[in-house]
Amino acid sequence: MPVSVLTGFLGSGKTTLLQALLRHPGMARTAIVINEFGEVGLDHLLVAKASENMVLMDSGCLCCTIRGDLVDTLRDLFLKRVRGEVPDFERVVVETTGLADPAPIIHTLMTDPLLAARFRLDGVITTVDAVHGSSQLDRQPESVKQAAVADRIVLTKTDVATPQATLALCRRLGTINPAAPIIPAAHGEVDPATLFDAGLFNPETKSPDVVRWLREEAYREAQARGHDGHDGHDHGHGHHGHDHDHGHHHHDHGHDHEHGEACGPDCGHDHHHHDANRHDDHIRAFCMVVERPVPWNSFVDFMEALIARGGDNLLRIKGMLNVVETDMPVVVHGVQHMFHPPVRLEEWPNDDHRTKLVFITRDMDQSVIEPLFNALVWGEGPIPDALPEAAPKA
Ligand SMILES: Nc1nc2c(ncn2[C@@H]2O[C@H](COP(=O)(O)OP(=O)(O)OP(=O)(O)O)[C@@H](O)[C@H]2O)c(=O)[nH]1
Repeated sequence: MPVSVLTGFLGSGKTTLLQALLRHPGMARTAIVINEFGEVGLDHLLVAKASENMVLMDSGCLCCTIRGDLVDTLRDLFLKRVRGEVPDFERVVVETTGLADPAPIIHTLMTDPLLAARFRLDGVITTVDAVHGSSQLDRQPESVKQAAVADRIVLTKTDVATPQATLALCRRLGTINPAAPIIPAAHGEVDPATLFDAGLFNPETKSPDVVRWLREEAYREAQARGHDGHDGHDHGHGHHGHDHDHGHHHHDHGHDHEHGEACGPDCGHDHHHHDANRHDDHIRAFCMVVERPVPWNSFVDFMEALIARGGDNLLRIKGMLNVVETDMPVVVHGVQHMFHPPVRLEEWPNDDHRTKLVFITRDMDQSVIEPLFNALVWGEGPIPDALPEAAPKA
């Protein structure tokens, strides 16, 4: 059963989004887990009455109490469904508190044996406030992390933000997380279909759709923009022009915006001198392509070494591998130091059988990860003891 994690900074519109979502017929068979008493009208919830603890976890910050609570809550929910005590549901959304680091929640979903047998992480949905998002990204490292690990970014309060601010924020988010579609939503109005089924499996066919999921071209485009000296804040095309799944994003319109009032400190243009400590200047998103088939055990050595050296600075990794041991592609993905078990697919999605790995990191450049890969996978060069941290982007 797919589980989506809904995260986003305090007041960024998670509850509003949930309330609007729950009015959609498409959400009828969705269970919601909330970790605090919020404003969601519980009457709308199909699966629970307010008294049933299965949807409300009011024991404090989800991030701190998560492991036991989330495991118990989801297990109870599942058992009640099996016993027919709650309406049948086919999807779960877990809302986190605004200050929570989403990583422990995602780890729990990925690694708890009880949960892993019944639930799979479909994706991380992050709300970003179009009005306050820029200043939150400036000041709150958690908000950068929430955007960086997202599979879908919902841009809230677009009804009250200026188009210029919205555009600038979209550019910034496109640099932090090139692959996540940015879905504008005023008052939470968004088609649920654009948010869910972000995982590896195509909802229609149930077969893996690794190209849609990996979106490595988005990373490549972001890198190309960075190399152009635009640092990802392009003046033309947004972060992609061919998003296959959803959404046409505000930032896909190529126009130079007028300077002056339209061009604030967040606009990302090169002529502004950013504070070197801006949190998102520490975020890197890139794609590594490997031509030769990779021995699986060496790849595991590389990942272990990377996790040991990179630690919290690895935010999100996804990959499709061509491994020596099988002709079929192997898919891996992880959030920080936790990895889903690898999945072997039945076929390649296209003729390109090269290994592709996409990374979102903090202060770790491709130029430091590649030597580690080359040393451990190909035995080329020394194994670095530590990975030097990159300087923030200028
Ligand atoms: N104008 C406008 N207001 C919004 C929108 N989304 C949320 N708000 C308002 O912003 C405030 C915070 O929204 P919530 O949905 O409570 O945000 P939250 O992320 O659940 O907040 P926490 O649970 O405190 O983290 C509320 O007053 C909402 O009415 C929107 O798209 N447009």
